[in-house]
Amino acid sequence: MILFNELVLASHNAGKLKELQAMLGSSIRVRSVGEFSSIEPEETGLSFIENAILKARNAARVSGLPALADDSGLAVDFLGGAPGIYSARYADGQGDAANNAKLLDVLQAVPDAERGAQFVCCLALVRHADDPLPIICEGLWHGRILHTAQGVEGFGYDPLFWVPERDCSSAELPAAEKNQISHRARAMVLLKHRLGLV
Ligand SMILES: O=c1nc[nH]c2c1ncn2[C@H]1C[C@H](O)[C@@H](COP(=O)(O)OP(=O)(O)OP(=O)(O)O)O1
Ligand SMILES: [Mg+2]
Repeated sequence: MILFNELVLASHNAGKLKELQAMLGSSIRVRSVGEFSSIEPEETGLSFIENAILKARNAARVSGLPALADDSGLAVDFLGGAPGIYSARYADGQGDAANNAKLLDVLQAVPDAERGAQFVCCLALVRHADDPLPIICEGLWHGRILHTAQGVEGFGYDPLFWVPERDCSSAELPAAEKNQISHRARAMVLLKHRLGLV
């Protein structure tokens, strides 16, 4: 079991921060890396794991605290797993609306049966910036890409992600419900077990 009572979340994404904070609850005092630095590290890794570790080390370095990073994205079967680790940069850094518009466009003629996709979340926790043994936990969430956006909750690709087990898009799920079944929720359950928090 690892003992600490304060943690920095290594994300600049408001939607993610909200979800991670809600999932961690009050068990640990949570700060955000934005309190320490507004510079976002370049995500130069070739995998979710590498990018999560890179972000966690950066946040630990600027804060002096243990750090938890989340690298996540959407892997679309028809696109061979793209946009994957490039999900946030899919429309060249123009943001969520442009990313979603581009995805709908490239999948325009693709039938439902071939629109399978997974949200992927990789959490990386480092005790300090040079931690030689980061804790890594992953979660997947299977769904399908809709033909048009639906719902206003959540962030990112949520309005395009159909959740078969709930018969709605992930942007139509109340936050509390998404936080129990999402890729991020699954990774967080594993992390809490590793930390002895549950
Ligand atoms: O639950 C989700 N619901 C909808 N979209 C999601 C979700 N989870 C990840 N995503 C999308 C958003 C972004 O396009 C990419 C993450 O990119 P990623 O680099 O990990 O995060 P980011 O740049 O937004 O913030 P940061 O790196 O500071 O944590 O996947
Ligand atoms: Mg990022």
